[in-house]
Amino acid sequence: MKIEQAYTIVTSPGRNFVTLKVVTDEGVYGIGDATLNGREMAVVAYLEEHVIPALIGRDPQRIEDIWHYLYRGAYWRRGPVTMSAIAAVDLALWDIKAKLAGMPLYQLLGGKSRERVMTYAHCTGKDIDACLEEVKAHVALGYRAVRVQAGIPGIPTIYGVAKREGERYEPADAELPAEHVWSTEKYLNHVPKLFAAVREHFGDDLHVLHDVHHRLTPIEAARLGKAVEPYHLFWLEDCVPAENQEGFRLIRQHTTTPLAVGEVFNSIHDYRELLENQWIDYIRMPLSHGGGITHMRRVADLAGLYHVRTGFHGPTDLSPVCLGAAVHFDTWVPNFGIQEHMPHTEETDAVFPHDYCFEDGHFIVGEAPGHGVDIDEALAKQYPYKRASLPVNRLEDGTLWHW
Ligand SMILES: O=C(O)C(=O)C[C@H](O)[C@H](O)CO
Ligand SMILES: [Mg+2]
Repeated sequence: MKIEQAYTIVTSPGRNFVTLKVVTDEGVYGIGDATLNGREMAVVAYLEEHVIPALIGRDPQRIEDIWHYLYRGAYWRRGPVTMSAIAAVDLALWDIKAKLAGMPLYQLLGGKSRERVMTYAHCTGKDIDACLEEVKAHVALGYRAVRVQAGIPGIPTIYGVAKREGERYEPADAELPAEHVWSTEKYLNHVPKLFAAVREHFGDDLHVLHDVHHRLTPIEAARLGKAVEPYHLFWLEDCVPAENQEGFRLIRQHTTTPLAVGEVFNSIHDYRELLENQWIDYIRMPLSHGGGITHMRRVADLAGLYHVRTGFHGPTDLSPVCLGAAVHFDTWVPNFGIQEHMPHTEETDAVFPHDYCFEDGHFIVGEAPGHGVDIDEALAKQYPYKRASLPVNRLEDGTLWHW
């Protein structure tokens, strides 16, 4: 069997997605998610110029060899563009292999470790009361876990909260980066009140998560972690920019609040120090940015040595292809923690028909051979690409900060 054709499909049903389709000379095909929010066309160029020409003629069953050909063979290793391109190939090849085996992907990985996959919902609001309304609505839908993000008095635009009430939240909302303003002090003084309100209204059993989104220094993150201990969060996510893995040592020394990190990571090397020192509790790197299934299952195994569990990134800027493969991985992986769930639009789900389903706060994996997600190429053509950039953040004095 040989790879006869491979090509990218760029479509924008409400937001930009990039899909790689790999077709074999026996007609079986697989698809992978190559979406990198705000950098979509960089991954397309990398795939079309440097990856696809080298794939043609190769045996698609040699997943491991192709992975290393694209990783070690690139010379310029790692990075979000390279690893997203490798991930897209890897997801497509695992899709093909499972189809050839006539089994759903989770079976090929090792079978079910659980019947269904617990998710967490995004509950956001312009203020605490609005956020509590969203928590109430999502608890009624059966969610056991909610990520809460609310507006901060004195800060005009905040991560995770739509600009206008009732609108879907999409951060890549302008052709060139929108400029947001940030105040750590206003945030640190206000956000503990959000968790106090959630616990007061919804009790102790609901899992409560929060995304700091890279904006604190280690000592500020330590202050926040200590301040929220009475509310026993499920996790504080991305509390500091994580290039400095050593920064987590200081946070860990001060607080028992669990820490999640890694949606901007793209390799096992980004995690090694954090895991070996047990400075974190959940790994967030998604299949589509972290080199695919071949790489992520090694990361999950390393994490498992240190009692660390998975908590895959899963906003709407990862396509249903990545989410579908993630539900198979989540169903199999022994050290599963939780799966982020930000529902795609109906338009998106129509472009990407899939067999995973959602009920009572959980995903249920499908039984179709492969990862169970396809792409309607004719429909995809109706949604042309339009450049969209993630925002930048500035402190109140104008300093360019972390978004
Ligand atoms: O879903 C999350 O936890 C995020 O932090 C979402 C990110 O802002 C988003 O994926 C950036 O494209
Ligand atoms: Mg996040």
